[in-house]
Amino acid sequence: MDPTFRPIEDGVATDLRGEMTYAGYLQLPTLLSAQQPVSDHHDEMLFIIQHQVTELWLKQLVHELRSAIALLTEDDLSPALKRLARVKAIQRQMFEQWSVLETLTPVEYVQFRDSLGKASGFQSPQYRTVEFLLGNKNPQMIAVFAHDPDLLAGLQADLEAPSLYDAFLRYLARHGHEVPASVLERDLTQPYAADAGVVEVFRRVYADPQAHWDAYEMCEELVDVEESFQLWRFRHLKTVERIIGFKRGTGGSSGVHFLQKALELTFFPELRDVRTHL
Ligand code: HEM
Ligand SMILES: N[C@@H](CC(=O)c1ccccc1NC=O)C(=O)O
Repeated sequence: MDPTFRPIEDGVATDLRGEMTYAGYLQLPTLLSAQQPVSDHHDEMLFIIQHQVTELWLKQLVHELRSAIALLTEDDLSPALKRLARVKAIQRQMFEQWSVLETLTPVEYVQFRDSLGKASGFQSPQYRTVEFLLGNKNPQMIAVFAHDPDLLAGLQADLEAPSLYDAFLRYLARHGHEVPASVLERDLTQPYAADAGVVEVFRRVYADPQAHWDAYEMCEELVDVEESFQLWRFRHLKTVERIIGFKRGTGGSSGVHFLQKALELTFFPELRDVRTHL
């Protein structure tokens, strides 16, 4: 075969009138017309694409996490684990993607930063949804959505609903583990508070994995998801630091210092604490 030419094959469909096509199925005209720079700076396109790719992956994360919560609620643990395996693979894409935006230098970014106004990733509804679904509940975080009643209502609903962690703790309670009632009946809109009784539940699971393989497997899956989430936060922080240093954020926060505090958060505190007791 000629190494510089591949002929089309006879069977290749070329008359696509009235047929489902690649561009039609994927709604490419819509997708590819959504990049509208507000400045005329060359590098703003990268900034937009990086955010949009992240938002697409966040959409898939929301889809998988909602499903994982529903499956756990129905005691269907194996498919829930499968969902989380996919969540982890997506998270890897998301945190490795930072290397692309890191090619944006501070000199380039300052040239269009002012055009962004008060816009900030802090106002990403899907990011906040993922945080709530994983269990980082904080009612203060929805204030920035007050301008959009539909968004606000959606986030309020996720704030009030059981997170993945709540769903897992309820699953454990239904399967004979002594999860304290105070944990099962907690106010779901408030930050989760670590509980010694839950540490003890996990201590027993980890003391005999064979006897509690379902719970053991889910625990380790959650630890993986948490670690991947922290890697995303950390790489965001380092990207921000190298691009804007210690400037305040467009969203009004102190910037890097504010992002640093998120690295101290944990979704599943007892899964961290149990390790000290093994
Ligand atoms: C030049 C690149 C970037 C810079 C300088 C930057 C800077 C910042 C800063 C300073 C904050 C704190 C809030 C504020 O006051 O604005 C923030 C928050 C945030 N950014 Fe970025 N960011 C960048 C890229 C991205 C990208 C690509 C995403 C992906 C969607 C993203 C998502 C977020 C999210 C979700 C938050 C909220 C984090 C939290 O609540 O802990 N950022 N960013
Ligand atoms: N907070 C960033 C601006 C920023 O990164 C941003 C602006 C508009 C839309 C998304 C953004 N991404 C993440 O915060 C800054 O302070 O420069």
